[in-house]
Amino acid sequence: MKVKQKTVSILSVPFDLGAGRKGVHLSPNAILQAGLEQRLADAGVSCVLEGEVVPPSTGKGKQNTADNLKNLEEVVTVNEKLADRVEAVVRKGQFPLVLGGDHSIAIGTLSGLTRHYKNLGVIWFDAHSDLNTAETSPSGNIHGMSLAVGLGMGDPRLTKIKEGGHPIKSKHVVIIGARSIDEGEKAYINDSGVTCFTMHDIDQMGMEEVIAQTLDLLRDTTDGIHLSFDVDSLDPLEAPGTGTPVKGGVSYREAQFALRLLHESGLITSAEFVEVNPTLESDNATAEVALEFIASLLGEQIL
Ligand SMILES: NC(=[NH2+])NCCC[C@H](N)C(=O)O
Ligand SMILES: [Mn+2]
Ligand SMILES: [Mn+2]
Repeated sequence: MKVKQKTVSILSVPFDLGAGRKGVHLSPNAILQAGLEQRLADAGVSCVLEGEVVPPSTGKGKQNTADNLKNLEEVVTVNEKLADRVEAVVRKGQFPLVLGGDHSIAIGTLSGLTRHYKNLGVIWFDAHSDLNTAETSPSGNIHGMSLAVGLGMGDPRLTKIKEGGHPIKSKHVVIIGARSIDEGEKAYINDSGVTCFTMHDIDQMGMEEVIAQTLDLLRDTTDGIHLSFDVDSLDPLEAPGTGTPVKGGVSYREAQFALRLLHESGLITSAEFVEVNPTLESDNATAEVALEFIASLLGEQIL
């Protein structure tokens, strides 16, 4: 089935202060330089480069750890800007494709989206669940808290970015690929209604069934579905350039399959690809993998 596609608006967010390791800010350029525009053009996808959401430079490396929220001010500033940019793209009727950056930027993406969508569905590919708050976080790194903020939990300085947007309901959130979940996150998942397909579930059910059940959950109850793709969902053997790798992840083929199925569903209305860190590898391999997946999600065909 060929669905008439919207124009894809690419927003770069070269931000790394939500993560514990430096370098993930180089990712948007690494993905663009790997040939993203040409690849999409070849696949018949029209896209526009929206440029960068420029992060504040102050505090770089300062790591203010007050309240177990490292670099809070910078995270708030970049996400406020990103939320406005994403909102503007959606209002133009275009498909926002956000290139992170560390995963804290999902706070801004989700905020912008929920100003438009009344019942946003979220598919969160990740080795982690990013459901910590300052109280439960073992690290104070805000990239481990972004899904919690999206669900309205956590420090008010973060959750206020979502004010004015429609709340995301926990039953509309599906995590796929998780294998490193902190104690506080486990407790939340177990009584919140968030769906979490762990690596064990993927082993048992197969990716096709995982995606089928995900779409069944979201198809009739949401008015838009955002894909938030953390490359650490992948097995580090195939995507080593990421700051918090966890072994035993989603294989390249499983992820390709998932993204093609998501494309075929015609239900995905926005996406972000985060946590590629080009400084942790010598050959840009992980940025290239991200590029492959973006192309598949947006409709590139083998034949
Ligand atoms: N987006 C990510 N890579 N998050 C990693 C989070 C790791 C850990 N759970 C923490 O909160 O510190
Ligand atoms: Mn993540
Ligand atoms: Mn992760």
